Amino acid sequence: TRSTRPQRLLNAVRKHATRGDPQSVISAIDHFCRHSEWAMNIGDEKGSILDSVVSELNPEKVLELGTYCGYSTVRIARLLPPGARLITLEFNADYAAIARQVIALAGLEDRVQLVEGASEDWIPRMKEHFGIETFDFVFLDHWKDRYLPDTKLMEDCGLLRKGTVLLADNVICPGVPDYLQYVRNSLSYKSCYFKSHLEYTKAEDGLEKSVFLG
Ligand SMILES: O=C(NC/C=C/[C@H]1OC[C@H](O)[C@@H]1O)c1cc([N+](=O)[O-])cc(O)c1O
Ligand SMILES: [Mg+2]
Repeated sequence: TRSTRPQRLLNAVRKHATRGDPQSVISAIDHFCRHSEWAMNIGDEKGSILDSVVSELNPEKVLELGTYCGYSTVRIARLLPPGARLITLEFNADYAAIARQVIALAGLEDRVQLVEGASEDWIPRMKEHFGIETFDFVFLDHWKDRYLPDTKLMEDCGLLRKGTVLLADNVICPGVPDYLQYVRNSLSYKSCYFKSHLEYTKAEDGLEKSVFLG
């Protein structure tokens, strides 16, 4: 049977990256997506904005919604101190299998926990199953119609604290209008928009950074 795009992306990482070198994994994926096949990774331009938000925050407890092939997982985890932990949720088992290998090639499995399943099933279990009190940083990049319900679910489960930062990908393309309206109008968030481009294209897209005010 034909290979899948994630499998071809993993092959490119195996071929061009250096095991244990996260930057080489990132560069291999960006090269593959620019020159071989577009894929829905956050990419290098928006990825630099993600890097700056993570570096400034120095989070200990991170949640990523939507792993896909693990590109943003590697971008975030490479900036975390060894004691920090990143939990990443992926619904699609095939994507999860690829992402595990990408994360291992980057040598970051010690600070990443990839969980397969639906965000709405796992968010309510974060405390009792992973011993998480609250998250310092949440990266939203999964199904666009899940950003808002999952944000409300995280609030209801007490997983956000005063100062928790939410960073949402694709707020323009494909777009998350209900989520944007919520975080920009709610008195519980201080929100700002980082204008950029859809990964590997000239189309406008951007990231929305929202600080939970408690
Ligand atoms: O759907 C997107 N992401 C949602 C991913 C959905 C998949 O990952 C979580 C779930 O397992 C699903 O199979 C997306 C789509 C585009 N796009 O240009 O279409 C660009 C992006 O950056 C995106 O994150
Ligand atoms: Mg995205």
